[in-house]
Amino acid sequence: MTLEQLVEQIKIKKAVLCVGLDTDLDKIPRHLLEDEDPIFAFNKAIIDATHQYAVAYKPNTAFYEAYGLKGWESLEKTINYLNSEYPECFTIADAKRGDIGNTSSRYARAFFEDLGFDSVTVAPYMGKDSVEPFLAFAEKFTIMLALTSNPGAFDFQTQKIEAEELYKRVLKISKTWEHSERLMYVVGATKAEYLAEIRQIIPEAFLLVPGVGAQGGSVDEVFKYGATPDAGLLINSSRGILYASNQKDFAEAAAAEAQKLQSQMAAHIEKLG
Ligand SMILES: O=c1ccn([C@@H]2O[C@H](COP(=O)(O)O)[C@@H](O)[C@H]2O)c(=O)[nH]1
Repeated sequence: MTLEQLVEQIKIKKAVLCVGLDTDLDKIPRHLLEDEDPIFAFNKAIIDATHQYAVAYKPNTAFYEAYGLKGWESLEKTINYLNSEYPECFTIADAKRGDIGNTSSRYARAFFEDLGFDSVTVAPYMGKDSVEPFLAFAEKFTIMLALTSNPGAFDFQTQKIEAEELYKRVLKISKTWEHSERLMYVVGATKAEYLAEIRQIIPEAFLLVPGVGAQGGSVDEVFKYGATPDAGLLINSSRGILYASNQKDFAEAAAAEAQKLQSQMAAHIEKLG
């Protein structure tokens, strides 16, 4: 998917909602456990129920890797379902990869070529050569961790090196890399007050913003400090949508939560531009 197509979808759906597919067999409705592939059955129902309110889906690979080969098959079925039934939705493999260049190139192939995701999350800690192999893919996006939503973000990311916070260095230096137009960044919704400064450094880049819902971040604050004229945001909620109900009405309950977020987003999107 191109950036222009993503921006178009945001306008059509009046939403920047990303539904996080953190599918946990301990939390899904019990009746689905009788299905041959409960994870895929759950994901399919959630996607069918929420796609009109969402522009993106983000399976976090940990929730699939935890179930071994079967989990990886469920991930593959999920991305294939999204790509065939809802190609207008942007897809994110939340895998937080990154290694020496030779190894990163295999990760990039796995997520972009084999699985067919539009984007993958990458940790910047190993530097330019660990990210470059992801950036080499045209019409694919590399979403680099900048300022994450968890409390541990303050351990390293906000520490200063020569009077500048590490996450700001990550933003400034990565902007100079070849194909930096294929970069997006993760900034937690729980750190919305940092967004105004972040926008001074990267005024146009798309941000993946997890941390609304279960982690308590605010959609209004994220828009206030982080929106660009095109919105420039993908705001993720996983548990708040997926586990709105653990009964047979789980998909309807998920849709209601997604719709609530979408209407909050629509009010902001109408004022942009
Ligand atoms: O800074 C980050 C980076 C990634 N995440 C991931 O997003 C979802 C959030 O799930 P919720 O249930 O909506 O809290 C999850 O997959 C995280 O691993 C993040 O939260 N913060």
